[in-house]
Parts: sequence; structure tokens; C-alpha cells
Amino acid sequence: MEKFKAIINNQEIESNSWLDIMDPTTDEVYAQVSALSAQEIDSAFKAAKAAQKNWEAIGIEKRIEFLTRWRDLMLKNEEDLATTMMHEIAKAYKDCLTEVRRTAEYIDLTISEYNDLQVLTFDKNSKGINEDIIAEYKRIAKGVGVGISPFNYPINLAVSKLAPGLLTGNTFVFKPATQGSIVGIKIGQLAIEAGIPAGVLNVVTGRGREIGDVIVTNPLIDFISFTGSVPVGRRLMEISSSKDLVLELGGKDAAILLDDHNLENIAKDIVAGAFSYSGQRCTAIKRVITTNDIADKLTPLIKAEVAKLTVGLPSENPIITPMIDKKSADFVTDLINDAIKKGATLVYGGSRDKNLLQPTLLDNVTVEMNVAWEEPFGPVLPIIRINEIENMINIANKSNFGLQTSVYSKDVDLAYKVAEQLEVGTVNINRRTQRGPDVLPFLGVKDSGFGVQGIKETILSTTRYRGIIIKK
Ligand SMILES: NC(=O)C1=CN([C@@H]2O[C@H](COP(=O)(O)OP(=O)(O)OC[C@H]3O[C@@H](n4cnc5c(N)ncnc54)[C@H](OP(=O)(O)O)[C@@H]3O)[C@@H](O)[C@H]2O)C=CC1
Ligand SMILES: O=C(O)[C@H](O)COP(=O)(O)O
Repeated sequence: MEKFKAIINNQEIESNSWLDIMDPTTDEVYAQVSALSAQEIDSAFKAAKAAQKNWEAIGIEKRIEFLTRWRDLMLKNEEDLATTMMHEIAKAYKDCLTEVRRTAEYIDLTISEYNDLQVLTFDKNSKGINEDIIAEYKRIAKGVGVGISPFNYPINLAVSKLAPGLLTGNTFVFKPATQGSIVGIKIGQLAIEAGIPAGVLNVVTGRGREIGDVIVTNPLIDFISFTGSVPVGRRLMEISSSKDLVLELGGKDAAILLDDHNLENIAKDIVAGAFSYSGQRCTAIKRVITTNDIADKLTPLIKAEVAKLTVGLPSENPIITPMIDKKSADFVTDLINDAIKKGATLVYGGSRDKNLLQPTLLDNVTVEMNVAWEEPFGPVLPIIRINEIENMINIANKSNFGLQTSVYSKDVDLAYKVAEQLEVGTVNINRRTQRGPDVLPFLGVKDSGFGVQGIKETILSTTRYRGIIIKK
């Protein structure tokens, strides 16, 4: 059995305990990673703290060099990273490759965005200043960051926290999701190969429910960036030692159709939005809300698109692959069964082979059914028939989540008015819900998150102003 060791202070840790990493496709153990103790995790924070000032002091040009080398090594090793990811999280191989390349581009964009960040300066000629002073406000590192990433984008959602924070002079204790830990360790190894100094990027592994509290309560933490589920995000809010948090949590993104213009293309867009990576994306379309008349025309079109979805093993590059684990597959199955029991129409799918669920389309879903409200994080799409625009907005807003919504209409002014009433981070008019392009701010409100991610936003959230004012 291959074993992958956590990395602290650029050293592989000879831990006494090991954690199984499953292959969701075979449901068998694929490899093992270190299951760190509380003491080992504490040593990761001490290493990060000890390294931070020097890392900041080496200057931006040097840090750009290190990060560029890290990026180049990711691309050089893209096949290995993609293959590992495919085994750990059952994502289609070509999508794993795309994720590595998107991550390299993320680093490039981070570097160019940083260069555009201005130092704020003021003097006696500035509006509102009546003294003879020169004031300069520079953005400097906050210190030691914690990055905790979810399973579904193990490289991209890790590096999108780490790269901006490292570039700006912070050091990190990084905890990858258990399914995603091997990739997490591999990017840690590539950071060492890129020459990133000891203590700057520490990769700690172990089961979140066992080591999570130990990580987030460490007194050396200056800020935390977390992506994952609502319950874990809430716990962080309650117990973490730093209240400087960015939380990207779940979603229940709706696609609202206001009229029947262009339905064939919209059906394609909705299916791509709902089912890619088997719906295991926080931004997946997780409910369609439209009128009875439109649904009568739309449902068969969506059904035809769902029927075209390829289903199979990640190595074969289908859209639908096995879900991350049995517990998650059971949860989606329960949602489907609950809806059918309460009167929903099963339009397509509904069957399952171990962790592999057929893409499932449910029509006539009502607000009494759990699938109208819960985030499945799996391949099921409910259609909710609601007749007045005001009621559509109400149902959309009744969700505890507030990540994104799509509004489709030929009347962009009307769609814009609806968009202004939706309680979400971002509304997409005539396009599916999605995080990209990565230069855009990415945020959720209500239970979907706290703070903002994005290239510029993460540079800002991992830095603070340091003002120096000189009286002349
Ligand atoms: N808004 C967004 O940007 C995104 C949100 N998500 C959301 O994430 C969820 C799916 O991802 P999933 O990985 O299952 O989410 P989890 O919340 O289960 O896990 C996320 C991360 O938190 C760790 N963790 C678990 N328990 C604790 C704890 N008590 N303290 C600290 N860390 C802990 C996990 O480790 P371990 O794996 O070891 O348990 C993992 O690294 C969905 O709800 C989805 O919507 C996902 C992607 C993007
Ligand atoms: O983890 C997620 O689900 C992402 O943040 C969504 O990214 P995507 O819209 O690019 O898939």
C-alpha cells in the first residue's frame, strides 16, 4: 500500500497513524496518508510562524519566482496530479487535467493582479487633509494562514487560497480534504521542489472531524480560509481562535425562467450547470423554478439533454462518475425517494449501482419535499412549478443558502429587476451559475458564506494595510 506523508517544515512526517484514502470508483483503499497528532499539528503552526517574517522579507520579486516555479512544476506533473485526483475523487480524467491548468492560470492571474495593486498615498493636497503630512498605506501580510479545502476541487480550491496568500508574504498550515489529501501532499512536495523555504507551506493531513478543532483553535493563526459544508463552517465561526475568516460554503442555486424564449439552448445550459462532475459543485444548478406552461415545454427538453449525459468510470471521461462516497450517494437517493413518495414525477434516472447514480430529473417538486431545499451535491435536478414572478422570487429567497442564481429571459431589463431582488452573492442573467472567470469576486450570503474569494479579493483578504504617516 502506497503511503503519503504529511509535510511540516519541508520534512516528511514519520507519523504513527495512517488514514485510508478510498477510490470512490472501486470503493477500495487506494493509498494512505499520515493521520497527524495534535502535537504534530502544533509543530506545523510553529514552523509557519517561525518562517513568516523571513518569507515576507525576501520580497515580492523572489516570491514571484518561487510561485512561478511551483506553477511550472504543476504543469510539468499535470498527468500525475490528474491521475491521482481521478483516483481520489472520481472526477473525469480530462476534467482533472483542466483543473490543473486552471490552477496554473490562477497563479498567473494572481501575480499580475498583485502587480496592479496600488499603494495608497495622501499629502496636504489630498481632499480632506489639512496638515502638512505624507501618508502611505501599503498592503502587508497578515501572518500565518490556515487553508482548509473541500474534496471537489482538490488543487484549484487549495491553490486559490494558498497562492494569493503566499505571494503576499503569508505562511500556511494547509489541511486538504481527506479525499484529496494525496494531491494536497503532492502540491506540497512540488512547493519544496520549487525551492519554497521550510515552514512556508505545511500540509497537515488527518480526518477533519478528529483534527479540525485542534487546527482551528491554534493560537498562532492570523486568518482562516475555508471552503466546505455549512455545519463545519458554523463550527469554525464558533470556536476558531481567529475571527478573521473567509468561508465559502454550500449552495442551492436556482435557475429561474421568466419566459419560453430560446428554451432548447437554456435546457442545454441548465443540464451542463446541474450535472457536471455529477452535480458535486457548490455552484451547480440545484433547482429549476418556472411556470406551469414553461415547465410543460422545458421538461421534455431537459430530459432529452439528461438522456445524452455519459455515465461511467472517470478514466472514460464521462460527465457522470461515481459519487465521492456511499454516505453521499445514500443522501441523494433518500432525497429522490422522499420526493417520489410525496408525489414528484420521476422523469429520468433514479437508479444506482453502488456510488454511481444515474442523472435524475424530477418534475412537479413541491416545497414539502426535502429536495426543494437541501443541497444534494449529487446528480439530481428538481423542477418546481411556480406561477407568479413574485412567488418565484419568494421561493428562491426562502432557501437558507445564498450563493448564486440564474435568471433566463429575453427581457434583460425584467431579469435585471428580478436579479436585484434575489438574496444571493451573484446573479447570472442568461448564463448558468458558475464561479468563473476566476478574476470575478466569488461570494455567498446567508448560509453560503462569509467574506469574498477571487484573485484580487484573496490578495486583499490575506493582507492588511500598514499606514505610515510622516509629519513634515
Ligand atoms: N461555496 C463554495 O465555494 C464551495 C462549497 N462547497 C461545499 O462543501 C461541501 C462538500 O465538500 P466537503 O469536502 O464534503 O465538505 P466538508 O465540510 O465535509 O469538508 C471540507 C473540509 O473541512 C474539513 N473538515 C471536516 N470537519 C472539520 C472540522 N470539524 N474542522 C475543520 N475542518 C473540518 C474536511 O476534512 P475531511 O475531508 O478530513 O473531513 C475538508 O478538508 C458542500 O456542502 C459544498 O457545497 C464545496 C466547494 C465549493
Ligand atoms: O467548489 C465549487 O463547487 C466551485 O467553487 C465551483 O466552481 P465552478 O463553478 O468553476 O465549478
